[in-house]
Amino acid sequence: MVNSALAAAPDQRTTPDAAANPAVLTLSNVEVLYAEVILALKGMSMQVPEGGCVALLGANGAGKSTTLKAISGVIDSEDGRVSGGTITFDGRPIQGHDPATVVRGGLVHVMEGRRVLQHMTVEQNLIIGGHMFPSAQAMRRAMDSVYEAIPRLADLRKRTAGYLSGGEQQMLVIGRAIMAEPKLMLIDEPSLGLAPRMVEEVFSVLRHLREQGLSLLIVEQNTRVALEIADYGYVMESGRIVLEGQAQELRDNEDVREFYLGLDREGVRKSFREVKHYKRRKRWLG
Ligand SMILES: Nc1ncnc2c1ncn2[C@@H]1O[C@H](COP(=O)(O)OP(=O)(O)OP(=O)(O)O)[C@@H](O)[C@H]1O
Repeated sequence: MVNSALAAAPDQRTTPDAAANPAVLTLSNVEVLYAEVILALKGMSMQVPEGGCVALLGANGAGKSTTLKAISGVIDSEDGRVSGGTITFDGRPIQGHDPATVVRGGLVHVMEGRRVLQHMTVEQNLIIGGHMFPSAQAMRRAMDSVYEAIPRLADLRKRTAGYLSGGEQQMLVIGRAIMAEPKLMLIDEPSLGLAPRMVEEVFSVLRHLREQGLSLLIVEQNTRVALEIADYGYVMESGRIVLEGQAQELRDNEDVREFYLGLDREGVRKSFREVKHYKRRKRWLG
């Protein structure tokens, strides 16, 4: 069982909350090559249980975004490819599939950077997300359920997307993604550059979607908020998982607290300089 301990070595790892739901997403020994020379993922294995929320953490350049891109298939457009291992979503292998097929299968990827269509209204942005619906009524129903899940978007529906605040744009890209009625959402750095109040609001939207049954894989630099919403977390370093465990265990883990949360043993926030010094030591990464 995972609950028992944080795993230190790949062969000792277990699945997140194995006693609960089966995995909706499984990565087994996945390798990714960029430009046929840069090995960015070096045997990446992880799972997201159905209806679960998993956080993928790690320093800059660890390979978190690459992992999401490999899963959704957009890696191809960045001169990268999955060169080894398997990615299984909803019981089927999806590695090498094109992004549109993956979305149709029920997996959406909200990329870093809030790519809204700047000159279009909120509603037009949502319509783009719902282009696959067979009828206008079906699309209208999906849009209404987006407005129900994210009421702020309903208030902003006629506004031009480019003039929305960062948090509102983040909610819009989440709304556009759920127009596809996904089973699993991959989301990259939803808190990036947002004021703390907006971060809370965006995460409460994600929490609500989760309660509605959406499975989530969240990449975050903001480890504190990520481990508050997630049940399980993985920590990456240099293209591999180096630590994993229940979110509560990771929150309580001294190394994670110091390395990522910048807190000392008494829970007092350390200075950035001290944390940087600690990062250099990297004692738990051996
Ligand atoms: N298109 C690309 N071509 C070549 N190398 C890339 C490409 N994208 C990423 N890399 C490299 O792959 C490695 C992993 O990068 P990735 O962006 O996945 O890390 P990350 O953990 O998401 O970091 P960040 O938080 O900075 O986005 C890095 O060494 C990076 O330089």
